[in-house]
Amino acid sequence: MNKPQGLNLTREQITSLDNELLTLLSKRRELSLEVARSKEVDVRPIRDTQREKELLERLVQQGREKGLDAHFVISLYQSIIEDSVLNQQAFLHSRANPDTQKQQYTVAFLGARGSYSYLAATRYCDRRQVTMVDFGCQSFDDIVNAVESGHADYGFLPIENTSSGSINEVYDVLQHTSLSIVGETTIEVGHCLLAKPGANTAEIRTVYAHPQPISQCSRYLSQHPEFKLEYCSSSAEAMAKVIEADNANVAAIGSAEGGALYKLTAIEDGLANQKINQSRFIVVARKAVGVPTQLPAKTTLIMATGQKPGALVEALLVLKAHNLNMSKLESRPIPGTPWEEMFYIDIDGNLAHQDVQQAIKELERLTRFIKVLGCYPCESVKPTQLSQAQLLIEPDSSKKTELTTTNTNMLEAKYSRKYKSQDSEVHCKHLQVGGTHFGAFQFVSNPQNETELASLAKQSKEMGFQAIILHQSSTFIGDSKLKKYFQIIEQAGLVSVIYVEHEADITCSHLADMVMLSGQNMYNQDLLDQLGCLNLPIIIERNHIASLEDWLSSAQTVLTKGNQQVILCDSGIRSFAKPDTINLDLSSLVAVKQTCHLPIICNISNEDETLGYSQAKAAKQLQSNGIVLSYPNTTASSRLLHDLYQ
Ligand SMILES: O=C(O)C(=O)C[C@]1(C(=O)O)C=C[C@@H](O)C=C1
Repeated sequence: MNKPQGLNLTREQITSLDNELLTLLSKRRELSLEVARSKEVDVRPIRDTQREKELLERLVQQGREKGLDAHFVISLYQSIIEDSVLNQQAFLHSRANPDTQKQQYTVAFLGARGSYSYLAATRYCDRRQVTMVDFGCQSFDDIVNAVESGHADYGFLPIENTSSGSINEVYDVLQHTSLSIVGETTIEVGHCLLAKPGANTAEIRTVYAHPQPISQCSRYLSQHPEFKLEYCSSSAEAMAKVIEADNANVAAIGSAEGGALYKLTAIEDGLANQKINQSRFIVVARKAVGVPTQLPAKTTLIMATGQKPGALVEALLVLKAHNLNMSKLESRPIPGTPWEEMFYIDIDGNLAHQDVQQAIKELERLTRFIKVLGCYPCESVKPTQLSQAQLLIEPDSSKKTELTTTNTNMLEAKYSRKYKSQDSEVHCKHLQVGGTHFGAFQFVSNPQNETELASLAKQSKEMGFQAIILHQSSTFIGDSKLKKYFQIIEQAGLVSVIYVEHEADITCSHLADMVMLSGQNMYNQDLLDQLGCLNLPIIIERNHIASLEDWLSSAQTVLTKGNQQVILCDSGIRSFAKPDTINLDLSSLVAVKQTCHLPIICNISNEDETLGYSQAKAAKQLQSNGIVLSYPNTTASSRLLHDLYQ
């Protein structure tokens, strides 16, 4: 074998080639802008998927002749085309709004340099080739105030994350602002463990992080019980805390890019539960913008429907009638008016178009309040794909038959609608949950004695509850007393549910009619396996920092073991700005109802009363299958149950 040339020489050649590649990519970008200029004149849509398909097909063919793998070529060009489309969009958007154009923008964002909001803002400004002047803020309110008062031109607000869902506090801020949404941008959120140079994971004892990254990295963090978690107001603050610490036993969760600004090293990466972890930010400004018709646009509305049943559905049917796709729906309570909700709706459509305007006019007639928050270019570029035939991949007939017969079924998640399209129902005595059935559960913690339990069971029955979830460990009161407690619940005509908070509690599951696995135990594989072997309905509570995927994966474990009587229970997730606040995750509810056939109930016992009750009503409108309330809020609970059963 010939001796290879020296490593340094080969590396120099690679460096020189990379340089040429970059020059070519930059030239391609310029040509893409030239295309945008002619599309502006001809008024043609930016996106031409037919052209993209032809281009990909040709490149796959040419790549193959040069020994390059088809999938590599496709993924490379999908990125190049995404960049090209977003650049063209940014260019045409600024051309259509010349009065908003400046060389330099003051941008308000959460935290300081290095926070994810800072990274999103810099990327947005870079694409528009404008200089960004930082205006770091302590809270979402401060961001909005900075723009409203004219201290900043733009504000960046994180609105949702692929792992942890919607950011409720931002929706609340939008309810009162006079600002308009003028743009959106999505960034990859690659969480790393950032520490001082030379530190290693084994030495780390304290981890500083914002509540969102903590929620998005819950799986990694659960493998490190030795970490003491300290909440911070932004990832930038977390990094600053590490720098300020006088020892090397501290780390922060943040991006490698942000960490580099603080001279911190990423000692571990890929911490997020999900491989694809992205955050979407909205951009707010004092003046609304117009979106040229060649660009895909999104229009965001907020509205309050009437109190009558089915009002939300009636409003959504207007969108359907105008063939408008609703890409997002959120609900938040209206401060000062308990029991009422404000709905946030993203529509794929341009406010300048007739169908959107007509739909808004019709909605005005059906709603008590409606406001357009903004119309802005949609920045998600769906990658163009090639078919098998276009990829020129010979189908392997033997493998294909196998896949289409048994394997696809085996691979389909058992909780998914692809596996079972109809809603599952769980029946236990007179309690029915799922499909069109709605169940009401009373959560009772550590009753003082049998008399107290008997009285509150009687009261719960009269109020309309069908079941009591008893949070009382046998370890403290003994098996026979616990047995007596369940008998009391049964005598009151209620279904009894044992709340499994400690592993030992499961040994008493035979005493109750149903079992509820606490969110704290949602990741406990042993317990999930045991529950999967029981012939009792199981309620799986979502951990406050668990992703939707983790929650469904716990349900999958129980279903796979054989137990098909599974109910999901959302007990809320940790709030973005206030880590102590737990809120129902309504966007997950919509997602679960769409993709999963299992019943889902909502537990609002952890929430502030007004907020919780208003969210419970929204959850019912979004087809949740039951509610968990906690004793002793009797008056408010009675009123809510009455409203929910209407
Ligand atoms: O050819 C065009 O029309 C372009 O806008 C260029 C380009 C590209 O970058 O190759 C970008 C977007 C279109 O969807 C198709 C192709």
